Amino acid sequence: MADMEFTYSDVSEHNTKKDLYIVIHDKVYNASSFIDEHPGGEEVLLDVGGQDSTEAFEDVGHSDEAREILDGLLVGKLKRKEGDPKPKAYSSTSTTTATADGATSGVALYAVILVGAVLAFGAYKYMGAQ
Ligand code: HEM
Repeated sequence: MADMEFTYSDVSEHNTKKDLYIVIHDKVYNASSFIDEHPGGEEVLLDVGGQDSTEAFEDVGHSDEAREILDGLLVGKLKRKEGDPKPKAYSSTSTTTATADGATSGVALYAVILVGAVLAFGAYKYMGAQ
């Protein structure tokens, strides 16, 4: 059953509480059996029913336990067709990019300070030799 492939329009037909498919990381999950137990409430799951909820799911920072539950709800994978909405950017990716940028400018700042120190030391030595 988990080998089944769904197109985006197949998934979008399952958007009611009793029949609720959601897409996370291009996999299709049937959340209807879990919706009443969801600690985050049924409203949020209904909101993303029949859609790609990767971003919403990752934004919450769900635990490993939540991911295990998710594995049990797997019904298949998403088959993307041309014109389908693109997978949404995962917040973790953008955070990583931001951190990388920060790290780069940090290193650049270090380099500037280091070069300055070397020059100052060189000038000091030069003056001492005179
Ligand atoms: C079928 C998919 C999902 C499963 C299996 C799931 C499972 C869980 C579990 C087990 C928790 C408890 C905390 C944890 O272990 O991380 C949780 C909390 C939560 N979930 Fe989900 N979740 C799903 C989808 C979503 C989506 C799509 C959203 C948002 C649109 C969402 C929003 C939340 C929120 C806000 C909490 C925090 C509740 C609180 O601590 O008060 N969940 N979820």
